[in-house]
Amino acid sequence: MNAQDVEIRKGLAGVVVDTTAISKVMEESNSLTYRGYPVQDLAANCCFEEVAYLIWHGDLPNADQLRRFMERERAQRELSRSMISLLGRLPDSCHPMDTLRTAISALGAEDPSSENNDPRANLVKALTMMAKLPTVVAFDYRRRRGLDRIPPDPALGFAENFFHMCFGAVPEPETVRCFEVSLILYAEHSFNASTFTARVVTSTLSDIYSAVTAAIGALKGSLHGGANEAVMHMMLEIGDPIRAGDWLRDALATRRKVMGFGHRVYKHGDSRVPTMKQAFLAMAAKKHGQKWVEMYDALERTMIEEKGIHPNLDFPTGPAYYLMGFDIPMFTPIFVMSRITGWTAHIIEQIESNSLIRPLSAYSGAEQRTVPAPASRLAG
Ligand SMILES: CC(=O)SCCNC(=O)CCNC(=O)[C@H](O)C(C)(C)COP(=O)(O)OP(=O)(O)OC[C@H]1O[C@@H](n2cnc3c(N)ncnc32)[C@H](O)[C@@H]1OP(=O)(O)O
Ligand SMILES: O=C([O-])CC(=O)C(=O)O
Repeated sequence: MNAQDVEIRKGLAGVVVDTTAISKVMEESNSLTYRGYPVQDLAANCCFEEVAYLIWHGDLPNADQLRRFMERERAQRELSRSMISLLGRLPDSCHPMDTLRTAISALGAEDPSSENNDPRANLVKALTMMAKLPTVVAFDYRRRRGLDRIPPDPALGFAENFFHMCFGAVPEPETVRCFEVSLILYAEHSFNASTFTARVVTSTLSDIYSAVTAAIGALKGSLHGGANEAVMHMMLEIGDPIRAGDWLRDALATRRKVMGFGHRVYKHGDSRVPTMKQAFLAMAAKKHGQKWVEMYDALERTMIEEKGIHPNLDFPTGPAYYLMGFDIPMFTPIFVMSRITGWTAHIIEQIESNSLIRPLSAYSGAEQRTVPAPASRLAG
């Protein structure tokens, strides 16, 4: 098949490749549901653990189901000694996303049932990964700062425990709430690039750890999850909200990509941004973060005026995580702590109705030709 004979949909834009029952992204109404529930309602009424349960099991848990789910999550948080030793030997120059990628790969190597793709076995592994990822991120953060590891506290919920393991303290409720809202909003988003990567790996009948390892690699890039870090680097480069409008116009004039804006599916605003912005504003008011709020508003206003392009979820999470006190290279790893739920739900869904994912390509290279004889090919 030659390039001139077919319509190419670069980046698979607009191509529907399969069905999913996990989430529905509705571009026409700027809305998003997980298993039928509007994401803003989940963010207002649930903790992250309830949303993880929903994504995996299809329904919100009752009190007993939630209690047992939380007990299992809390019991799985600790890392093996060999894992701590392995991660502790990684060079400081590697990005924390490399640490996570290595950790999940090593977790797969440690698990004798890694090849068992039964849905119940994979749900156990998914919960294990969800429980251990924050421990890895916090350990990596403290190690890079020369600080001792703080073990997980089984008395604390998922969000609070992460702050405890990073900073040795749990902050005020607005901050924990803002963090929890970000986890709920990041959890799942249909066939985004990293989830699709996980489904491609799964479609070959590979194992869940291999699929998640690959998904981490896909999320790391700045056109996808890496944008939340890039947003904060951009805001620090701008420095002062007064400069934001001119900075943005200059960036557009030189065709620079403005991080945290635009989306492959949403062309009139990301369904999750209003909820995240509200949580960011509530926390910023407590943390004297007015400068970042003003810069946020100036960039948003100018980008809509100049290009009609709206912020995506990585735009409010960047300054929100910064105000929470996290180092910038931890922002995308935090995204992983949440998206592990969506990825693994898709891996299980893919296995249940599998077909090898293998699209076609149209050839655009040299015309067919004859291999020259060695004497003429290698002469001179
Ligand atoms: C959680 C997430 O992963 S959300 C996405 C996070 N990524 C980012 O924030 C990175 C910045 N954004 C982008 O690069 C893009 O908007 C993407 C990759 C997210 C979506 O890209 P696409 O759907 O391929 O949109 P596409 O690149 O075709 O954009 C259409 C037009 O808008 C422009 N555009 C889109 N986003 C931006 C942006 N952030 N800054 C400047 N221009 C932009 C494009 O340059 C293009 O202009 P042109 O027609 O003059 O060439
Ligand atoms: O859907 C996408 O392409 C990217 C995104 O917003 C996400 O993964 O949350």
